[in-house]
Amino acid sequence: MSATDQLKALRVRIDTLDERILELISERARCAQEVAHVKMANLAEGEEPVFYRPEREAWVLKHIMELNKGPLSGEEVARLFREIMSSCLALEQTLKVAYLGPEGTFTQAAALKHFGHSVKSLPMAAIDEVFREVVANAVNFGVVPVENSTEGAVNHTLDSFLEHDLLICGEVELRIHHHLLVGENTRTDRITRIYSHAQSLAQCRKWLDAHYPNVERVAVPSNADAAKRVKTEWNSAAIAGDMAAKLYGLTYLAEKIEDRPDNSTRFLIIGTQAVPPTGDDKTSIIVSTRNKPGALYELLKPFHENGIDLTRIETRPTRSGKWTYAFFIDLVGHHQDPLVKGALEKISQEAVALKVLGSYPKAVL
Ligand SMILES: O=C(O)C(=O)C[C@]1(C(=O)O)C=C[C@@H](O)C=C1
Repeated sequence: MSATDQLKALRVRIDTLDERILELISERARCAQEVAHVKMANLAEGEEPVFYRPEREAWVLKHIMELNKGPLSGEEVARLFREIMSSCLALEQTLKVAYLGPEGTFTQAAALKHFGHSVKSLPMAAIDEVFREVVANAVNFGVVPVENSTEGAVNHTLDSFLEHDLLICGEVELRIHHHLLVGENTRTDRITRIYSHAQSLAQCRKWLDAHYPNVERVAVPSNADAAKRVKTEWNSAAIAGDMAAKLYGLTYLAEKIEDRPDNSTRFLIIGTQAVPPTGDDKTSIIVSTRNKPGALYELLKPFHENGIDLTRIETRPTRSGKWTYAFFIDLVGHHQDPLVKGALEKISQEAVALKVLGSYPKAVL
């Protein structure tokens, strides 16, 4: 058989498979519509239906990854199913998700990675604004950065948890690749200024010292903001990610210029919905102690005694009193798990204040 005939035959097979896939996707979508009807028909008086179920979504994605035998990678098939579920959920309800904008930021990329592309994503000018939109019920969820593997905690986010009463409903991790970008009319031999967010400039410090030691580095509110500026400036470049590059049609002068190849940022999904256990969860708490020797040791003891893994601990000064600190702690497990529950009960007896910010499924993708 000639190559042309082979291709023709393979494409006929692909067409037939696509038709079957379409049929199955449509059947799945109709099932999701029925799920919505069942949810609506079984509400107690005054109860609002809960369409978005993060614990179920985490299970579906993990199940698919476990079943997958290739040749596509587990992550690749999970991404496809992420989008299918996103479309199915949109038939039940279009979620509104606020994120730290403007359009093209890594936070928007994180929001779409977590919820898929069938949500309405709304850019906010500041982290506090994302919190306020969720508190005001203007959106269903918010997405904010919380820690970077190179630069550490995002203090604005931690402080916002001290001010607002919101729950954490999920987490997303994103590999962060920074690129040096320019507009089409840029004179690349005449770059006198490089714009980016302060954290991104810090994440590319060594690369900048080696390649552009004498060029002014200008911190702007976001990478997307940097990308927007250089579109029309002939003597400046921006450090930003792929989304911003695409959005503003910029040219790549250098790719992946972050100093650490494993540079990643963790984002949190904030909302008002408590998430049931999945068996593979994390819990975030804020706790403050009395200012006495050994206070932190005493505080952490119940976790050790109950064999609970702590994945992160961050300290922030509280605004309520001089030299009073709040500890942000992430641990493995759900607050309803007996061992976690027991440890938290012991801690709340000792601590000045303890607040469970939420239990949520560990990031699948
Ligand atoms: O299982 C549900 O509760 C659904 O609404 C269905 C479905 C899905 O498409 O699988 C859709 C949205 C939810 O977030 C979780 C799962």
